[in-house]
Amino acid sequence: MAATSVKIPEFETTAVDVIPAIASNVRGTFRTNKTKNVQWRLTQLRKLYWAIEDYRPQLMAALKKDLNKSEYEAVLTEVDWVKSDCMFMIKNLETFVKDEKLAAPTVPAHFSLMKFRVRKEPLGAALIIGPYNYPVQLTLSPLVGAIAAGCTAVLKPSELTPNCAMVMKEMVQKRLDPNAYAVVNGGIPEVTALLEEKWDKIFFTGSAQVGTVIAKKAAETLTPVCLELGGRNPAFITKNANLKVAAKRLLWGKTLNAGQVCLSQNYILVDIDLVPNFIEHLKDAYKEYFPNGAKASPDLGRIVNARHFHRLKKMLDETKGKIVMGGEMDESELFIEPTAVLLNSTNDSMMTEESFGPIFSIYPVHSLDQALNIANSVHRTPLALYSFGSKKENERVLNEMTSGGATLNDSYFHGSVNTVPFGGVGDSGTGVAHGKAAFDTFSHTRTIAEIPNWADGILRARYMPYDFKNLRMIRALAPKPNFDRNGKVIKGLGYWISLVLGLGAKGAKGALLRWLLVLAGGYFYQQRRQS
Ligand SMILES: NC(=O)c1ccc[n+]([C@@H]2O[C@H](COP(=O)([O-])OP(=O)(O)OC[C@H]3O[C@@H](n4cnc5c(N)ncnc54)[C@H](O)[C@@H]3O)[C@@H](O)[C@H]2O)c1
Ligand SMILES: CC1=C(/C=C/C(C)=C/C=C/C(C)=C/C=C/C=C(C)/C=C/C=C(C)/C=C/C=C(\C)C=O)C(C)(C)CCC1
Repeated sequence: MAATSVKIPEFETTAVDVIPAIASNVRGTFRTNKTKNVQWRLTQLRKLYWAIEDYRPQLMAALKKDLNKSEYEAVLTEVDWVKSDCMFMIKNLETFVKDEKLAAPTVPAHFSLMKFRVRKEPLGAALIIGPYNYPVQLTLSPLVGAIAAGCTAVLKPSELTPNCAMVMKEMVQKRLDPNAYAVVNGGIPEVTALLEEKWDKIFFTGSAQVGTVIAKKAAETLTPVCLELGGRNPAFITKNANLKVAAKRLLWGKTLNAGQVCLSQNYILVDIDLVPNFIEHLKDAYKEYFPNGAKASPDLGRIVNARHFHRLKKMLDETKGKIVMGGEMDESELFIEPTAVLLNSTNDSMMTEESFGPIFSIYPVHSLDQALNIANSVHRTPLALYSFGSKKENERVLNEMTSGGATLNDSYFHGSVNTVPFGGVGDSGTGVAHGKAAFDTFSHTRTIAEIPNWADGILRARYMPYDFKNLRMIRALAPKPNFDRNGKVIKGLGYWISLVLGLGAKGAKGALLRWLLVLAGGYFYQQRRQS
């Protein structure tokens, strides 16, 4: 269906004075306990799946209007992404919700007859606040996690993508249980009103600046938060990289959604001798992606609005570097060409600010040491990093710099698979999303111990009047250290006995297998000698 033939209602903010009632309603519904029923959750997830499928034309049209997102990307990274999230949860939920029995070594051997288990419980009523770049995916994927966990939720989509916000509002209200799930539309005043309410979990995706506002407000009521924030993500290219592959893959990272991807690289640290070659490969990849130029491509999205267009333009205007690829802009279309800037200083707008658009920089380095020093000083805890080098160099990058996630020899593959854990570290975020992690994020891990009546015999030691004989017995059960005060392992008699008995194996099964092999070897040796 053509995007223009789909009718989407005008954006309307939710009246601030009805927000307390909306919040109170979903809190009340949680207290009825109906969302704890796993079949009820599965029904909601199935309804959400079909809602997304049935609202596909509206969602696609809204993504086109809001971000000029191509049909291809709208399907791959938004609509089908969330449907696939639903399917994953529907298939696995009954496994995820099962109580987990606790045994040794978590439960000490002397308590092995007590029943310990971990039960996954819904946290309660959740508030989910979404950003503009993946308005459907990043609002509805957390909802899948919330429903699966048994939470009720209020969604607050980004007001910068008003068409998506309106479609999601209608879709959720019409298709899901309206007492359990609601959508509030608006911006700062509406979020402010929502934050005045008591939530059991706040799931926020957006900038670190707004994330700080959310975390501060949540702290007042000790509300747990999951913050999915941004970062100035580095890429490393060493002499051992395949330059053609690196250029092609990194340029892809800045073309998907016109580079408005939290994970995309901000800057690339390239071995100085490779820079001219790398730029040539970037240009080749550009020609491959956009044979008629980027502006004419039906695949490349646009910048979300004039404010973000000017933010990106300012970064380019202020740089002291040289544009080596791209550089064209057209405000009337909110078009910015994928652009690479060669820097001569790390103190440059193109390095110190998060691009969150199709522009990125290249900085020549003399060594991996220098590259790691720079990256750690630009942003110590980015959301992602990318390393294109030998196995050893890639391992070194992982060891000497942290990040929320990382991909070796590619752009954000670790964030392109919707079932693997995804999240930031430090100021790029806290908490994990995607796949089972989304279920865990909205769940409380509740440990339950069940103690039989007969156990009082064993538990005698805890009751008054205390008897030191019992304390000595309890202390005798405590494991003894096999290390000295300097942290060195003591290779005493016990160590040698277990080494000999285990034939060097750590586990009992391995030891048994090795002994069997030794015995079998001995037997066959003996047989051959006799024959
Ligand atoms: N880690 C991730 O998964 C992820 C994903 C997408 C985007 N991001 C980050 O998000 C940022 C871009 O998205 P954005 O511009 O939509 O983010 P944003 O922080 O401006 O807005 C996110 C949400 O917060 C609300 N908001 C904005 N200002 C507010 C305020 N002062 N008080 C309360 N609420 C407020 C908005 O209405 C919106 O719903 C980038 O920094 C990007 O890296 C991170
Ligand atoms: C098609 C045929 C086959 C199979 C082909 C295969 C397996 C193709 C694989 C394609 C890949 C790897 C696609 C990659 C997609 C990338 C995506 C979806 C990226 C998503 C990024 C997102 C959502 C970013 C999110 C950003 C966030 C969270 C922050 O802002 C064969 C080979 C099986 C048979 C022939 C036909």
